[in-house]
Amino acid sequence: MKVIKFGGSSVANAVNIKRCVDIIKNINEPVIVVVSALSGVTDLLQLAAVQAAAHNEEYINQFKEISHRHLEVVRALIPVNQQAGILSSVIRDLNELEVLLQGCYLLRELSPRIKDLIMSFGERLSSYVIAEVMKAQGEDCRQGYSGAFIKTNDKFGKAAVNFEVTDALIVEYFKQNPAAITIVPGFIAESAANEVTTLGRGGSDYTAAIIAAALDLKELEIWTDVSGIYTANPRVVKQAKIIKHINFQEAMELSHFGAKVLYPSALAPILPKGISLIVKNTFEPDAEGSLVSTIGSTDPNPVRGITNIDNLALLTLEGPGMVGVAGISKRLFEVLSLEDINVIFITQASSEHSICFAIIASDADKAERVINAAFEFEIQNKKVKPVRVELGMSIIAVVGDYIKGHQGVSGRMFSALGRNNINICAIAQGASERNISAVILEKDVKKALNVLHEAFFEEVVVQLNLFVMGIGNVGGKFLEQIVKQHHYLKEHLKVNIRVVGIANSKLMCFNVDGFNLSEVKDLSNCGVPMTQGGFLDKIKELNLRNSVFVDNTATAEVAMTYGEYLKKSIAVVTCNKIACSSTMDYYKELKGLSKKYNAPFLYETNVGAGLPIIDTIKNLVASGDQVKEIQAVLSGSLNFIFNQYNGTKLFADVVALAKQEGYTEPHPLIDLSGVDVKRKLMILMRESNYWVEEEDIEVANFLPESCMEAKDADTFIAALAKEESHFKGLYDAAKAKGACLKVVATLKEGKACVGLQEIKSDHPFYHLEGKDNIVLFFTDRYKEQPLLIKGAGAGAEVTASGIFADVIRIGSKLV
Ligand SMILES: NC(=O)C1=CN([C@@H]2O[C@H](COP(=O)(O)OP(=O)(O)OC[C@H]3O[C@@H](n4cnc5c(N)ncnc54)[C@H](OP(=O)(O)O)[C@@H]3O)[C@@H](O)[C@H]2O)C=CC1
Ligand SMILES: N[C@@H](CC=O)C(=O)O
Repeated sequence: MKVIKFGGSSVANAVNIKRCVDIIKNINEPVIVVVSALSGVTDLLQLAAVQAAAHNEEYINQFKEISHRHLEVVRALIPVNQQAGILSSVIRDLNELEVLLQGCYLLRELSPRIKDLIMSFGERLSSYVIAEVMKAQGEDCRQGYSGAFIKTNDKFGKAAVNFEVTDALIVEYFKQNPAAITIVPGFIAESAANEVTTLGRGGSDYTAAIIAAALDLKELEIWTDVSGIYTANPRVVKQAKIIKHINFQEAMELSHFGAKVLYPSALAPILPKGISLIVKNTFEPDAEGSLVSTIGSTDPNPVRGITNIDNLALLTLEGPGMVGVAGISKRLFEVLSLEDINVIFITQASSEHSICFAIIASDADKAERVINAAFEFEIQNKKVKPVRVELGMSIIAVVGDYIKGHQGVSGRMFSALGRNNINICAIAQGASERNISAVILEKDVKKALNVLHEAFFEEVVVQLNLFVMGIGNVGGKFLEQIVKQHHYLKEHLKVNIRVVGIANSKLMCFNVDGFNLSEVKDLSNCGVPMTQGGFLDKIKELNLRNSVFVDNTATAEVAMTYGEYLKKSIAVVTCNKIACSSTMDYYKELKGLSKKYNAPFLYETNVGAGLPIIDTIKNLVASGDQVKEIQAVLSGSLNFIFNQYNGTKLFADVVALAKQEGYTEPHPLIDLSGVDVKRKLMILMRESNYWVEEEDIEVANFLPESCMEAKDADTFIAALAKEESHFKGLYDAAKAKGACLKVVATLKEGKACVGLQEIKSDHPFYHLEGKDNIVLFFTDRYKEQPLLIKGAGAGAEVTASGIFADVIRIGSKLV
């Protein structure tokens, strides 16, 4: 013998009922099938009853809808020649329902007793119709009536079962009425006086559990519209997976905390009997489903699932008059209980100064009123403050039997939430330690569930959500490298990079599922007009975990927005040097925000493109070393230009070539005026703990005055062409001394300067080729022989790889 139950969605219409019929026909043993009402019918009945009692004729529309739904199923599933009798039975029941509703309408009244009777029609009709469909297909099927064997008290609306009587009646009923298939309405029972009662929310699960327990069966199957109990709500967490095996306590916690697959009370009858529960999907009958048993899973992960309850209010009662005073909580919770307000979550500070609890938001006004009335005396005497009500709250909870005795679960939970800027308003962990719950803002729930799911179930692959601003020379290469390395990173570093936002100076595009980067070269297909505020607002609105803002522009406008990202715990990676070389205050502020909001701020490419220069200083400084002196060639483009220029072609043409190769700034004046090198030297000094502003660095300009005002790259190059003799003169003078030209950045004895120097052949910089950079650090530890870093210091490819390395650094820290 087997008991199975189909929920409302499984029997929603003719197509779905046919699936159920096929499932039932495949069972090779006697089966009791408990059915819910057709999906939505219980709500329609409730609405019709309430409208009728309010003398609102609208109830007739609900009635018509209910009638139509059932008659339609009969017409679709019963052969025409057998329909007449069945239709007239259904119509007889519907007439009875109509009379009841008319009665409510005329009397303007709806007693709990009549309401139960009205509500029972959903399951009464569905069980009748399904039984007739089975019979019409030649099955040995009968319709059972649960009111005949489930006996309750007369608390209409949520009646309590009399198990002593019920258990015996069930055994007797099925002995006396054997059939291969018995279709039983869920949710309905009867009082001792044989009046219809109902079993409350989840009543059909409960009916099935009561029958399975009374018959001492081994297992109970619940068929629904999902393939089992998920590790988190799959509509919110795309990576959620089916929990194959879970124990009852865990399932109870998960279902109490919002996993809508099961109702906790439904599990109660089968629990003491050790009956297993299998959750199956009507729409994917071959899927394994979830097994809920007393033993539970042997999975070493202490967390079994993550769940949430929304639409809550958090109330806080606090004040000095609560400390050490017995009876405050009794008075508080008594007044709530008298008003039938369910308290979902409680936490009290050990100082006893405050009690904080969560209730359904719709009860908040009532709760506020009654609590303030109950503590009126204390409030007037300033011993207690009026209760504080915060709306828009949710509870998230991690659940698992082995959380108890497993160190680090709450640490992992709260650090994952904190890292993603999710504010925790209250925390509770029951003594059972099976559940750690936190109250958060409802707007953060989606992010929180995903973050926690990643932390507990997808540790192996961390997802980074990138928002990339600037897709020019460097930004374009960066996107190409992501495409190329995506698979490798996922496989080997367990980091999944998704680009969710892309912008240039004119347009911005977003795709919450991540762009197919090979298709987004041209933003005009997907973009909306770009504004800095709009870009930031969209990122905030998406509120995705592990968000990273990547700046590949060269503008101050973008550099000045970093603080807003960091404040939202969004990491910032930038190759734009303007932020770190602006005022010392801004530089410090960004560092402070990064620390405060736990949001990485990385800019390795600000000096030496892809060379590990900034990271090296950070390590020197962190290990207690001190940078005393710096000698460096920090401009890739200038090194390239002075290496290439030999007086045979125009200096302006060589600069144009450097630009074309992607070595210069978008406006090469920034390189040739020494500004770029000054910025880099400032950044090196700041990283070495020097307090330095722009005016502290002396720049010896080698450009003629006529080139300094050029507004863009083209006019600048044209201006250079007119000054060829100036550059030829510089070159010839150096050559005459057996020297070459290099723009050198120096820090010595606290004095910093940048300038064009004639470098002799015995100097380590003399042979610096192509677009290379070189940095010599003289430190306390590297006194005579400096620490030397050398290599390509400009170019889109190497710069993009440096940005990529910063992004990976963020991902690797999260893995
Ligand atoms: N080249 C190199 O070797 C190195 C470069 N860098 C840095 O890389 C950065 C980028 O250089 P590069 O790629 O050559 O520059 P590009 O001019 O080629 O690209 C700049 C990108 O930024 C976009 N952009 C400009 N202004 C804005 C704005 N206000 N808002 C949004 N997007 C904007 C541009 O859009 P649009 O096309 O619409 O104008 C373009 O997509 C610079 O800061 C540079 O210092 C750092 C190290 C080495
Ligand atoms: N324009 C820069 C590029 C790197 O920062 C340079 O020439 O070094």
